[in-house]
Amino acid sequence: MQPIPDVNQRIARISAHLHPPKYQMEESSVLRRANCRAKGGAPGFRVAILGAAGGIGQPLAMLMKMNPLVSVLHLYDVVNAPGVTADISHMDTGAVVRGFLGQQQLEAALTGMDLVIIPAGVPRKPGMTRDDLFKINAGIVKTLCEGIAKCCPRAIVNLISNPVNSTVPIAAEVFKKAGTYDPKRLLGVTMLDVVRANTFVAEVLGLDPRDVDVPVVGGHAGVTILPLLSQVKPPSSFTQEEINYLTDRIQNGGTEVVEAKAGAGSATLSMAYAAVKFADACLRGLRGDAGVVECAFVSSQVTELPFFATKVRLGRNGIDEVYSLGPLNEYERIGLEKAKKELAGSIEKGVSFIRG
Ligand SMILES: NC(=O)C1=CN([C@@H]2O[C@H](COP(=O)(O)OP(=O)(O)OC[C@H]3O[C@@H](n4cnc5c(N)ncnc54)[C@H](O)[C@@H]3O)[C@@H](O)[C@H]2O)C=CC1
Ligand SMILES: O=C([O-])CC(=O)C(=O)O
Repeated sequence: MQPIPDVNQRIARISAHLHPPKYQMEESSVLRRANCRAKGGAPGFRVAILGAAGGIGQPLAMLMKMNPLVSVLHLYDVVNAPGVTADISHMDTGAVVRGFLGQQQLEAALTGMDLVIIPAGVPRKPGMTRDDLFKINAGIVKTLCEGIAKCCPRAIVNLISNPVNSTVPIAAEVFKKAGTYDPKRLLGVTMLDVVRANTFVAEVLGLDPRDVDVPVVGGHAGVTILPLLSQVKPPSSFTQEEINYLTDRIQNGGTEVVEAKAGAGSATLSMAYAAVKFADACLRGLRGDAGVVECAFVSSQVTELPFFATKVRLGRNGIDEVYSLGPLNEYERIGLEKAKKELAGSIEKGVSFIRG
């Protein structure tokens, strides 16, 4: 039987809209309607991932698509964004997914966003420090933050790209230059250090890691990663041997993964997990939930340094409160001095990259 011509035309029209040419990712009116229906009117936040096609970006995009607090998910990268977007967009969860490829689409990717997560940049190979990534990643973070200042200056920024100890000061300087800097809205992601610390401490204590809470302060590289084992919850005591083992393993967790991957990159899956845990905390804060507390590398007056990682309370405007360090034992006080010395140089390096 011949199909009714009228219906055929409609199918052809819809099909052209639903299957746009490969790299044309603009939204057609049909897709827009479909997107609105997919949302079901559910309230939620608009989240962009910059570097969404990378080792961290892909699983991070997948996990954010599963987050019920997200209504719109923008995936931006300089390569492969269309493929990742097509793939993730077929997941039958609430968030509407849109892809953006290349710098000419950066502004569209950022406009209207509540939260921007940045895992863009090169990862380490064995034998490298995080600081060795500065040369390439500093410029990437600068460009992306200029876009944020222009298109979504009120967005919360979760900065993952290494070296975090320098990229956060870079972001702050870019925002200051643009006149949009709000220290409450810029957070360096150190959640993976906490995730690792919880895991390794739980192993030693014979507990479920979900029941363990280890504050990790300072920064995100080597000796700047300072686990406060004296403040572990539930309250626990450790032998000196256990303290040495745990501190060393937490400080070198990133290197452990870099070496195991043997040239194929650094932590991606555990990082995506940690990034989603942290982003979810930021979104719950934005929603107005009470008592949302996580560690992050932020603008701080806890020490004499302008940036430092401690526990922070997250709220409707980003950071509501930066917590002090609490009582430290002698071992931790020595660790703190070492951490501050290295951090000071890394922060200065980031600031001078922008100020010149
Ligand atoms: N804060 C933390 O705890 C952690 C940070 N990292 C850091 O995260 C970063 C990303 O790591 P991976 O995902 O493993 O690397 P990757 O190389 O797999 O992915 C990076 C992605 O960034 C994209 N990219 C490069 N330049 C860009 C630009 N100008 N704009 C947008 N996207 C751009 C690349 O195309 C790529 O898709 C690295 O700097 C790594 O050191 C990694 C693990 C933990
Ligand atoms: O070690 C790296 O280069 C990646 C990273 O920051 C981590 O895994 O903590």
